[in-house]
Amino acid sequence: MNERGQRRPARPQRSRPAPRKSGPRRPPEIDAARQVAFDVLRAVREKDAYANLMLPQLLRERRVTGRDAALATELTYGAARAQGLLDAVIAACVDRPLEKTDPVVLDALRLGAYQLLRTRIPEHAAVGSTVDLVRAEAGSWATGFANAILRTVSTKDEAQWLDELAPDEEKDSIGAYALRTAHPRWVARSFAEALGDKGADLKAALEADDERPEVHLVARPGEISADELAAITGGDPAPYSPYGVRLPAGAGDPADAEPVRERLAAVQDEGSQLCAVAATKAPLSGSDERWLDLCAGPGGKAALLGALAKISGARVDAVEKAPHRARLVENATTGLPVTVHVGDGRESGLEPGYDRVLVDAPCSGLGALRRRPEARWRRKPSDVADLTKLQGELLVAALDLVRPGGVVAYVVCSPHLAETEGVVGEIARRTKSEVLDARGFFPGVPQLGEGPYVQLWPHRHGTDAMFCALLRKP
Ligand SMILES: C[S@@+](CC[C@H](N)C(=O)[O-])C[C@H]1O[C@@H](n2cnc3c(N)ncnc32)[C@H](O)[C@@H]1O
Repeated sequence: MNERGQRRPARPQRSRPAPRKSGPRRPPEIDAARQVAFDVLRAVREKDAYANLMLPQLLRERRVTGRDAALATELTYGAARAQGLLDAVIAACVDRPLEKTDPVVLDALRLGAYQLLRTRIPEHAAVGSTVDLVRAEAGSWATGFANAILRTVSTKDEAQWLDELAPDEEKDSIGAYALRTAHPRWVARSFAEALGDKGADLKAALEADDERPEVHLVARPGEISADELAAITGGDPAPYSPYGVRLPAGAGDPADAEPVRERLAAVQDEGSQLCAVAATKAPLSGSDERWLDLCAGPGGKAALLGALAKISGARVDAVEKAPHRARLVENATTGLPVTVHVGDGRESGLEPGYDRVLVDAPCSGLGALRRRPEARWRRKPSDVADLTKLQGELLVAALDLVRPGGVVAYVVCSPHLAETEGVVGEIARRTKSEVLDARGFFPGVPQLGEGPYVQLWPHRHGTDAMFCALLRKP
């Protein structure tokens, strides 16, 4: 019995019985939307697939469209994003550790629990369709177990489960907000450290991070204005970026918008636009013609830098280590004064003396978790240590390549202090570089704190949580 006096369903045996040899067996009919959602969740777990790449591909291949496609999207992204919360609820309904549950059954249970807790799908449909999935994917041996778990899940709504399972907000606000917004505790803690707050600000940050992001477009400077792009796409000019447009929710696939197809515009978070623009704005004395993007793939910032360089008469070198991503940079910068180099930014072999260098370093991506539903559960705290070493080495290489008096912009899409202030503080000290107050190069952007660094946030700025530091070489 559990603490609520309900009998907990027994765990299903992991060794599956041999399939029946005789008798007709009618396969359960699984609707296309749930089958797609299940297949994506399984591939995410088994093959490290990216849900946001695999889902559109499966929908296309299986010709799932309209309301079915919308349901598949809601279930896939919703269940992937809420995995930790769903697991906590499922674990409270099973009498053994969750790790001992057959992973295929667990994938289906997450999908079922998501429907019960976070959608208006009727209980009988959520439970029945999940049990059918379990029968088809794992075997009849697990259907009784799945049915019993989901019946127990359905005895409470999400708020009641959270009241039961979440830590007391007074005693452990990080744990409480982490569970309530379906974030791993270590991620919530890293947000709290960056915000310097464990209360209302942290709660707002995590809540905003759990919402589906708006789509932002960048209007290519010199080709189309943000106002024109907004008028064509039905979006609004972005509040801070002079080139940004924010599209309304449900505006359809932005890749289909005519200006995007004609390469006058591209999809790019407003925070990324602001950081790329800031890299071009810090004042220089002397020449301002040679720019470098040291980590360029897939080329979003390189394209914006290239368009601005074309206007000002500068040229951009763009370095990318992964050949397939370097090809994406080539593609994104066609027609712009950008030369792409495949290589390691730490030993690029390029001639030093750049006026400006952008280091948009590989990072944990904790600032863009909204965009990749499963990412928050895939990332591990140990990833950060490996990344900070690489980030520091790339920043040192950038400072070697920039001329005295030139500017290096260090950007990461993460608010984790080790990847942001930790890397910059140490390298600036070691190289005796001047840390500029970056806030002055984000005009009109509110709530930038005390500087000298800029940390953007979804709950404050509606952007990804991008970090930007500007260093001047002595
Ligand atoms: C955050 S992404 C850059 C995003 C890009 N600036 C944009 O706006 O589209 C980091 C990139 O650095 C690349 N990278 C990783 N290690 C690298 C290295 N040692 N030298 C150069 N590029 C590297 C990754 O392949 C990845 O494409």
